Amino acid sequence: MGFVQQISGTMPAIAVPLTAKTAPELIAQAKAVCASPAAIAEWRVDAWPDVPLAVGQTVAAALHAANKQLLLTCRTQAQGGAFVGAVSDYGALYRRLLAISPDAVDIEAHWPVAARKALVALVHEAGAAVVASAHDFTATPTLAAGQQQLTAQAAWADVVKLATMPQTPADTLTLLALSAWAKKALPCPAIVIGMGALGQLTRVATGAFASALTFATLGAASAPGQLSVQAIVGIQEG
Ligand SMILES: O=C1C[C@@](O)(C(=O)O)C[C@@H](O)[C@@H]1O
Repeated sequence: MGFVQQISGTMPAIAVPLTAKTAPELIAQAKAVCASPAAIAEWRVDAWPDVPLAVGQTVAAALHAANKQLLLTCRTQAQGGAFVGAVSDYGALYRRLLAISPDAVDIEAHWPVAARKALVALVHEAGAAVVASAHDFTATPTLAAGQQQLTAQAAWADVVKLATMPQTPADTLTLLALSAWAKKALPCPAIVIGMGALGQLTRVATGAFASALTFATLGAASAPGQLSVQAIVGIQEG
């Protein structure tokens, strides 16, 4: 099953972040995903950008042998991650790691169009899906602005993602409304996430308000407000 199909079910697919900075820890995190009900591992390569390729290959092989999907994400500092560098460095990291055959690659939407297009082409040539992502730690757009933003991202990606840090309950309701709109209006799956305690409703929402994917932990979290895989499964299974 391809990545897009994997996250197109009625329930949000569960993705667990891999955040380790050493080979034994990283491989242990991957194995924990293999033994869990999560369908996807999101490898946050910004945590360890000079990871040896052989380690990446071991991680990918373990996940694929267990029928889990691998989403590769290099999150920049401005978007809540650890990566500092030019778009050429960001692209070089992905170019190197495409050799491990990820199922999907996260590309931040803010990059200049030409650089972004080149990266999208590279990811598609490697047979992986593109997740267009955007994060805002201070503000949540209005519903109309969020719709515009996701529509623009959907024009160049296979999956769209918006994560914001709600400052008020109304912000969380806007994200839920955006998620419900995206399900009906967009041609591709949409991941819509509220970070922090106020956003947790978006991580557990099912049915009409469900995000295509929800990030949950087996230990280390990669963003504020993430719940455990066990908690999400409990809610999804009722
Ligand atoms: O984009 C996201 C969403 C996220 O920030 C969250 O809030 O769960 C976690 C990140 O690892 C991931 O890349």
